[in-house]
Amino acid sequence: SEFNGNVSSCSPAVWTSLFQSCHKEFLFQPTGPRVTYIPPTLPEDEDSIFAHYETGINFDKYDDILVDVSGANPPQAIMTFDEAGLCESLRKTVSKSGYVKPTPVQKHGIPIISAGRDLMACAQTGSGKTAAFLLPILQQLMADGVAASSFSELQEPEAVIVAPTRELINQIYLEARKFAFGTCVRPVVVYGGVSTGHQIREISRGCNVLCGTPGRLLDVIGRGKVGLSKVRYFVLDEADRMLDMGFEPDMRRLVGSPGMPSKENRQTLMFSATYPEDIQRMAADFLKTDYLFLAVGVVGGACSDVEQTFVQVTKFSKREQLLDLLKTTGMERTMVFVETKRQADFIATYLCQEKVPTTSIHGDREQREREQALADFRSGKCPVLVATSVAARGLDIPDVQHVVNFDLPNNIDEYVHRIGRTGRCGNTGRAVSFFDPDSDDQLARSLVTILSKAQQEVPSWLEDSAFSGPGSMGVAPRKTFASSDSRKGPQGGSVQDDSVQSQSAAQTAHDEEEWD
Ligand SMILES: Nc1ncnc2c1ncn2[C@@H]1O[C@H](COP(=O)(O)OP(=O)(O)OP(=O)(O)O)[C@@H](O)[C@H]1O
Repeated sequence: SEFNGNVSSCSPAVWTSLFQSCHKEFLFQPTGPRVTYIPPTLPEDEDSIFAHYETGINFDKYDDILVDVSGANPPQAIMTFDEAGLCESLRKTVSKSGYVKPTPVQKHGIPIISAGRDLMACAQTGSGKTAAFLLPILQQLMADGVAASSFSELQEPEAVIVAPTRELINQIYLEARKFAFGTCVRPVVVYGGVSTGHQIREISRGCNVLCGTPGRLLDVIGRGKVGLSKVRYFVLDEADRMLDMGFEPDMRRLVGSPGMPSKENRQTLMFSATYPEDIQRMAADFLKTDYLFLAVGVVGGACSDVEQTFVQVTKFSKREQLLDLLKTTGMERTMVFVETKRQADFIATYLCQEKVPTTSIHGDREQREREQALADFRSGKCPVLVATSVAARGLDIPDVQHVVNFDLPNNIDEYVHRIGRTGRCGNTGRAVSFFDPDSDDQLARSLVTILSKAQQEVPSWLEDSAFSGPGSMGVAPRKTFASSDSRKGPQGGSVQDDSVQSQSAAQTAHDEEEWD
């Protein structure tokens, strides 16, 4: 209404609104400086694409883990990849990836997904959940002969996969790209901190499997570059995180986006190592009523291949203790988790000054820096990575020997995910946690439970802190762990007690970390 027809004389505000009304896409630009970062081009050679680390000595022990599938008429588990009915190209890529035998979540998950069922699956960190959903999805898309077309202005993926952090979704994308290598199925990834124009160009070259963090996914959908009407698979990795108070609104927006098939007309698949019961109940909103619940081992349990130790500390002694620890462990690849972004910078600088080659990853670093930090850690150039919770979930980095909780997290699920960055795929690992009674007392009971369920020694001082401190009087005995499907009622055996579960959901939403 302020526009007088003379472009040269109008104010910047009027000019902006004029521009926006002419260029709809401008409306979806995030505020702040324009992001221009374009990640380095990915190597195309097979050696890089199929590079993998070896399974560890405990890989065969996965077979001893108890598995519980609840829900009506679950299909029979497979015992070998041969029984998975994979087409020739997938068989080849699975074999080139070094996979000989499926892990339990794959033995049960692959036939469930192939049978067209919705699934909520829980299995310990590092036990192959990614391939458990990627393989049956890619198999079906290949069997149906889908092929990416770069001629269409609007790309309509058959699968949408979401994960909470940029680095994790990129890793899932790389796994999808690896398994789909040499086929016509084209995965694409979108996440924050990278030039949107670049990602839209990638989408427009053809997109069957769209992997994304929620914010950027909603952005590209809002720009009209992606149509959802062909979506057959909707996957939530780290599903409990995707459905907690931080991300739930985005997930509801995503399933409510124009064209997205209703839950009856798509397959919804959820995977995590932790599943608070309140989140499970809410997750049912996204799933068909006859979904299957797959629990491999203790729901929310820590990986038993990680040796967990605790050191009682005071707030001001932590830095020296960390240095001592790193000096005794030498240059083993170590992830050090801290609570705040500022603390991450501070500790990384301190370690560098003490001649420990260290890098850091957190939400205030630019995406270019985050990716460089991860690359330097992966390559061993910087054997120590100081990280906030942004690196707690899902990251699969070879040879991480050691996780240090410099600051313990404020909920037990976060602890389980953090220590799961080591001890992956049958390999052993170690986690050392600094326990400051002044700030960590509220976690003591859950830690005792986690330790005993993973058959680990519980320090007597931790037990004392768990059962004699204020607030623990009159505590009910621990639940049993027979089952964990929330549909079975309150006797369900998640590893947490109710107080910790509700705290977990509420608290993650207030994380200091910025999510995508
Ligand atoms: N059947 C298999 N044989 C050999 N290696 C495997 C097999 N399945 C998965 N892997 C490898 O094991 C590692 C861990 O797998 P993945 O990252 O999928 O674990 P996850 O269960 O998703 O862990 P998290 O809970 O931490 O996200 C990866 O390097 C993956 O390639």
